[in-house]
Amino acid sequence: MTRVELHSVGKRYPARGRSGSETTAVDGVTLEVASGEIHAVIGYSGAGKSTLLRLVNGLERATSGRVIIDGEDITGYSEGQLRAVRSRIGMIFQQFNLFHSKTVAKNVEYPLAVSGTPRAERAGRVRELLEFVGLADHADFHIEQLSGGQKQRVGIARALATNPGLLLADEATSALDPDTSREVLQLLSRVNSELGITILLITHEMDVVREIAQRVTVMEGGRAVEQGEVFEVFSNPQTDTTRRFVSTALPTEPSATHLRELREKHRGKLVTLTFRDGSADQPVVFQTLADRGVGVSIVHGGITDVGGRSFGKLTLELIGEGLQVEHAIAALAQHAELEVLA
Ligand SMILES: Nc1ncnc2c1ncn2[C@@H]1O[C@H](COP(=O)(O)OP(=O)(O)OP(=O)(O)O)[C@@H](O)[C@H]1O
Repeated sequence: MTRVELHSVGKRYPARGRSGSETTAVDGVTLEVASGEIHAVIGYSGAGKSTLLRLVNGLERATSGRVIIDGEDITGYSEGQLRAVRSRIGMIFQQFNLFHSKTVAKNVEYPLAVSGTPRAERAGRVRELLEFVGLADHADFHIEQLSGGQKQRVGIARALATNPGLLLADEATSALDPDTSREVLQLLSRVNSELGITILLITHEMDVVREIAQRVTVMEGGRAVEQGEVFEVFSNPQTDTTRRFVSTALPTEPSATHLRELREKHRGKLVTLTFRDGSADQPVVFQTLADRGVGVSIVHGGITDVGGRSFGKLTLELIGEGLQVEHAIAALAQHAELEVLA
């Protein structure tokens, strides 16, 4: 298990050509990945995620701030010292980066050979790794005979070969279809829970974060704009960037256009209730409406799982006499976070 700390880390790239200007890829990011946690960094293209990951394994050098791995400040390390650090860190990639001319077993064996593991020990370790990722019967296959999901399993087995304490995942499921992506994410969860390996992953997909991460950092323009437990960050987004990610995967309020369409179909009062991990009790909400003789239909939204906790927004149409509905709204507001849609 490995702990990662970034303290005000920055990475500037010098200008290219005479007319070019300097690029600040990472701009003063402070981030702590606790030992044994799965931490996701989410951001749109160009936010600085890949650069951040490469700063952690020393493939890029910070131009400001400090990078600390297990209490060891690696910021000023020589290339030789960084190689030793990298040997304790596994990495997987969106495009898998496997050797196509080698078999599955040879791909997994490669880092063992490079690290000087005696030949006699390698076969057993390769078998163990392939069993862990569910590919024991594919040892002699060539890479081109595998599906995308199987290729990423090989990538994971290879990354685990030298027993790293930290796994870096660079858009590991972005090239996969949703079902395969979920299987690979489940495998990564097992890497974390059964082998105790800390995982730092970067992604532009909200579902990836929601499914496996405990903590998340949202990046924009090289900066960490939000950070915290997945549930806290996504159930209460503070920036437009986070709100945009949330709207791709979690139930939201209807957009302005959708609200106009809803208005045409529904004549009653429209309200949105937010359910935040037990903060509002659905039976109480519906009972409150029934007690006041107010009819209800759900017109938009849903309840879902975020970081293992429930979160949702339901837009309801309340049907009844004007005053009756007003009283029901006042009563509901006692039990739930409620917004009357204008
Ligand atoms: N070697 C480099 N030289 C100059 N600029 C770079 C270099 N690497 C990255 N950049 C710039 O730094 C910024 C952040 O890039 P980075 O690849 O880290 O973002 P990202 O969030 O990973 O995006 P993507 O998912 O598209 O790779 C971009 O503006 C990019 O053009």
